[in-house]
Amino acid sequence: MRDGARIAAAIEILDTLTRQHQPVKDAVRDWGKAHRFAGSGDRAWIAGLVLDALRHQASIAHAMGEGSARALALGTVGRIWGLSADEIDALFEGDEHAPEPLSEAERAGLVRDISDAPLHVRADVPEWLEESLLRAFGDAAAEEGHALSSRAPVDLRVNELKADFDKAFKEVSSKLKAAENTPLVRSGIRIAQRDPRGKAAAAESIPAYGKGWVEVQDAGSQLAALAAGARPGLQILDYCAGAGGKTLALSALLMNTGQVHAWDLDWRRLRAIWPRLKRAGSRNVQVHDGNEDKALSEFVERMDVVFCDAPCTGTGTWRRRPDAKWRLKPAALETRMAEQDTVLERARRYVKPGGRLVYVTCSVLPEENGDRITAFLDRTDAFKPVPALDVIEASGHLADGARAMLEPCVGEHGALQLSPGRTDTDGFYICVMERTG
Ligand SMILES: C[S@@+](CC[C@H](N)C(=O)[O-])C[C@H]1O[C@@H](n2cnc3c(N)ncnc32)[C@H](O)[C@@H]1O
Repeated sequence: MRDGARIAAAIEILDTLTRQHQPVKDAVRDWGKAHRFAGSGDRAWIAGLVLDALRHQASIAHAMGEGSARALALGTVGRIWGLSADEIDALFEGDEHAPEPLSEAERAGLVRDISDAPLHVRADVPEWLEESLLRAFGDAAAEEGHALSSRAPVDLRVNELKADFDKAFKEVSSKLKAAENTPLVRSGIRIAQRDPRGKAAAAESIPAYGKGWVEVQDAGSQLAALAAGARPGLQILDYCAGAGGKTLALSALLMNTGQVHAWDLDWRRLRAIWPRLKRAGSRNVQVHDGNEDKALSEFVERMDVVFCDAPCTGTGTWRRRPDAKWRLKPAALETRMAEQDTVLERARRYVKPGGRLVYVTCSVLPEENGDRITAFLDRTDAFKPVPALDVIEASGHLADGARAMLEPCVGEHGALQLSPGRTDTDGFYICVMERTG
C-alpha cells in the first residue's frame, strides 16, 4: 500500500472508533480482515498512526479546529510526524485510494500555534485530570502530559535464572539491532522507538524470549520489583500478582531460593502465570488461587515482604494504551481508590514485625499514590515509610548513574514517582513501609 492509502485506512478506523466502543487492536484487526491485500507492515504503520492520533487527540483537535477522524489523522501526520502540507499532498497525488487533498483550513491547522491553549489540551489529558497532573508535576505538567503521549520503547528484563546479562544481550541484539542497555537497571535491555513511523520491536518472537532468557517488562516495573529488597531466602507475598509480571522478577531476585507466594483476588488473572513460570524456570513460586482467608491464613504476620502492585487507573501506561486515557472517568478513579485502601488494609496483616509492605501503582495521580499512603499512615502507627530509593539501590541492580537520575523522583514518604518525562519509563509510584509495631 502507498502511504496515501494507509492514511485513508487510518481515517476509516478512527471513524469506526468514534462510532463503536471497541479496543484499537480489535478495530485494526477487523479492518485487516476486510482488506486482505494489506500486509503486516501496512497494518503496523496504520495502527501506529491510529494510536498516535489517539495519543494526541486533544491537542490535534484544538489545532485543526475539529476532532473528526480525518482531522486527527492528517493533524498527526503533519504535527506529530513532521510532514509539511506539501509533503502530505504529494503522498496523495496520483493515488486513487488516498484521501482528498488538504483544504486551506487544514493547512493552517497543521502549523497553528497552540501555546495559549488550556493545559489539558497542551498536555493531551482529559480536562477533569488537569488538577491532578498539576499536583503531581507542577510546572512540568504540560511536558509530562506530552511525554505520556509519546510512543514507548520496548524494555526487556534479563532473567538471571536462565542467562547472564552479556549472554542475553548478545542474543537479543543479534535479532533486534536497536537493543541497548537501559539507563536505570543493570538487568534491562531497551529497544528504543526512534522513528515515529517505525514498527514496534516484536520482542516476543525472538528466540531469547522463547527460551525464557528475557521477559518483556518496562524498566519502571523492574525498578518497582527491586523495591521489595528481595534477597535469597526471603518469604514474599505478591498480594496482587495478576498475570505474574512482578512475581517473575521477584522469583529471579531470590535466585530460586526462599518463596514467592502469588495471590490475586481474581483467580482468572492468575492463570496466565503458569506458562510464564515454566518458561522462566521459576521454582520458588507458590500460586494460591483460592479464597483469601483459606489461601493465605497461614501467612498472617509471617511474611518478610508483602508486595502490593495495587489495582489502579493505569495512567502511567497511557503511552501504551492511549484509548484508555480518554475512556477514564471520575467514577473509575473513585473505585480504584477504594480498592487501594482495601488492598493496603488487608495486605498489611501478612507483614511480620520488622517486615516490609511495598505499595506500587502504575499511575501518576496523587489520589492513588501519596494520598492513599497518607490515609493509611493516618489509620495506623504500626508502619513507617522507608526511603524507597535506598532500598532499590541496596539491591545492587541499579545501573551506574541511576541514583542521580532517580533522586528528583523522590517525594513525600520517601516514595518514588517515575514517569515518561522524568525517567523515560511508564509512570510508577513506589512506596516502601516497615512494620514497627
Ligand atoms: C496492577 S494489577 C497486578 C499486575 C501484576 N502484579 C503484574 O505485575 O503483572 C492489580 C491486580 O490487583 C488485583 N486486585 C484488585 N482488587 C484487589 C483486591 N481487593 N485485593 C487483591 N487484589 C486485587 C486485580 O485483580 C489485578 O490483578
